[in-house]
Amino acid sequence: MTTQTSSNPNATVDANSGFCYDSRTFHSLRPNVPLPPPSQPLSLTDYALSLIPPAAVSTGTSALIDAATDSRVSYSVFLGQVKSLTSSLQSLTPLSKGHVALILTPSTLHVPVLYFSLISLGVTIAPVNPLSSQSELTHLVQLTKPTIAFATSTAARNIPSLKFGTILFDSPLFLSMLHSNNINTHTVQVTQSDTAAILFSSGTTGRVKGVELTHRNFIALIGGFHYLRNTVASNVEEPNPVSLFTLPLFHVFGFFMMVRAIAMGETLVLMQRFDFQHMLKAVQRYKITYMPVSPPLILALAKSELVKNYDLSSLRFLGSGGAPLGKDLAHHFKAKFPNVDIAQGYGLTESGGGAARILGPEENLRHGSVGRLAENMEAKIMDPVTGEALGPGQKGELWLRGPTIMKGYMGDEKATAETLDSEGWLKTGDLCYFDSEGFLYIVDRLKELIKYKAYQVPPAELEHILHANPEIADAAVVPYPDENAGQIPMAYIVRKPGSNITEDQVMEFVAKQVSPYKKIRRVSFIKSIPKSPAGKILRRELVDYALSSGSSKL
Ligand SMILES: CC(C)(COP(=O)(O)OP(=O)(O)OC[C@H]1O[C@@H](n2cnc3c(N)ncnc32)[C@H](O)[C@@H]1OP(=O)(O)O)[C@@H](O)C(=O)NCCC(=O)NCCSC(=O)/C=C/c1ccc(O)cc1
Repeated sequence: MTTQTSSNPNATVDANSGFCYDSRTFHSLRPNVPLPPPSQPLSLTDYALSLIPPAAVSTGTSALIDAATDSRVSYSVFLGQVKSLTSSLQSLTPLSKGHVALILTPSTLHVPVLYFSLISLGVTIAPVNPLSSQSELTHLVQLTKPTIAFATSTAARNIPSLKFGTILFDSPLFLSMLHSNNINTHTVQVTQSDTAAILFSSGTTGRVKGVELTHRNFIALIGGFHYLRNTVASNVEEPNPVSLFTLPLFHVFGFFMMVRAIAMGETLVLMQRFDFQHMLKAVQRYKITYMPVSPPLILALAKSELVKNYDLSSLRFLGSGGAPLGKDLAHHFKAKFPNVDIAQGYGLTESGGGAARILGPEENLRHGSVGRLAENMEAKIMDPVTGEALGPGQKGELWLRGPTIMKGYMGDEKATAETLDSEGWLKTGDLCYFDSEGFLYIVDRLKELIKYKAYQVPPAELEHILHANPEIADAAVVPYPDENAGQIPMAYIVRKPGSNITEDQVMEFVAKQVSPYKKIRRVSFIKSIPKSPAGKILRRELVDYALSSGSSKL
């Protein structure tokens, strides 16, 4: 069956797959979601908070719970804290629209309040992993040029000096800003195309980059979730969803799921540091109904005997993203937890979060697919060799276009131009196909990226560090498969003549300079690194070599 598209009366779209044979583009099969006009001045904060159902405020529903301390913040207190902090930031700091604020903290109750307050003032938030090393932070500061930082005392030690200094979360100043009685906020006109957040990703190649995401990007994303929840069958059928966030709030997945949950008036339980048993305890204690997770957590649940010791019967739904979820693991999990549905989603930092997702119980049966193209999105499947746009059932690189796609990489026109073309298509670096019913499947990764526990590890960054070691002549870092973590970073090292550097010394050298998830966890020595005539490392060859653990052909 084909239908006519509204934009071009002559173009035909296959209503089952969403594929338009004329433009060779896949269209979303979701209903069109009405969004505020792009020219309307509107911040993500004002939009998200305007969606909170009044009942969440009037019934005293908890917005946030800290699983470690059992401290709770109701919706009315949360909204009061956002107002108070916004007003205090205006009166007590020199912050104004367009400034960038670096944020380093584990997930405490203050984090969502700070994000919403800064964003409402037109200040761009740049949340980073609080375990970042000094050199990682120096690089992130160079990328984002923050004027101020908000940090825990431990994380603050590594922050270079900034124009307006660092405000500590545990300082009397910050606490007084949250609970001020003197609220006097001047309205700031935020344009939807302003940058709301800089989140970090290495993209398809090279070192970490700052991804500029606008208010509009997140308004479109959250607007989509809100509209579809009220119009299409929902995965979360509970009247009062309670979610547990083991995901960090400084990456796109945790960030947008947090904003989404607040906008829906749901209860979020936060964990400052992941611990499997504490997580099980929290599910039991707070009657958690759903959790956004990455596949390593699903594996831990599927394998663990400890789950028998806890009442997990409230759990209905896991939203899986961040890394590929194997079909076997999904089946294994389902056999053990028949009442818990897993729905996969797919997105990148560069797509502001979800670009495809499973929606509703029927789609849930499609194990292996990451769902259908999100509302208001378009996609192309491009043959990596011929550059031709392909149709349903054919594999190629996924390109995405739509209102959630990033503005670009901050201060990096070259990387932006390589990733976003002049028509707004984002080249994902993922090898994918759509089936005849518009379900998307991720087949492989074309980009140079290692996913350790669903965290991005850019090989180029680790190679840069290894090259600085005086005993190393050359190095290449590749993904090595690992059951629990998905992949671990493995280094191939060419020693300098006369060097006897050991595997442990290589691992220790890198570990001192990076966040824990980026550590090299396997080392092999080699005579030379295989490269293309243009000097590009032949990573696939090295991975194959590692897997065959063959004798020294290289
Ligand atoms: C629950 C996990 C799976 C496992 O937890 P863990 O094993 O305790 O590991 P951690 O991640 O907490 O910590 C990593 C390492 O740091 C260590 N660490 C920890 N905190 C400390 C400490 N305070 N001191 C010192 N060492 C420490 C920790 O011990 C560990 O070391 P190791 O045991 O050697 O692996 C956790 O890794 C996790 O949640 N990972 C998900 C990461 C994540 O959010 N990824 C998403 C990135 S964004 C993205 O890809 C987009 C996705 C998307 C998806 C769907 C959509 O629709 C749209 C978009």
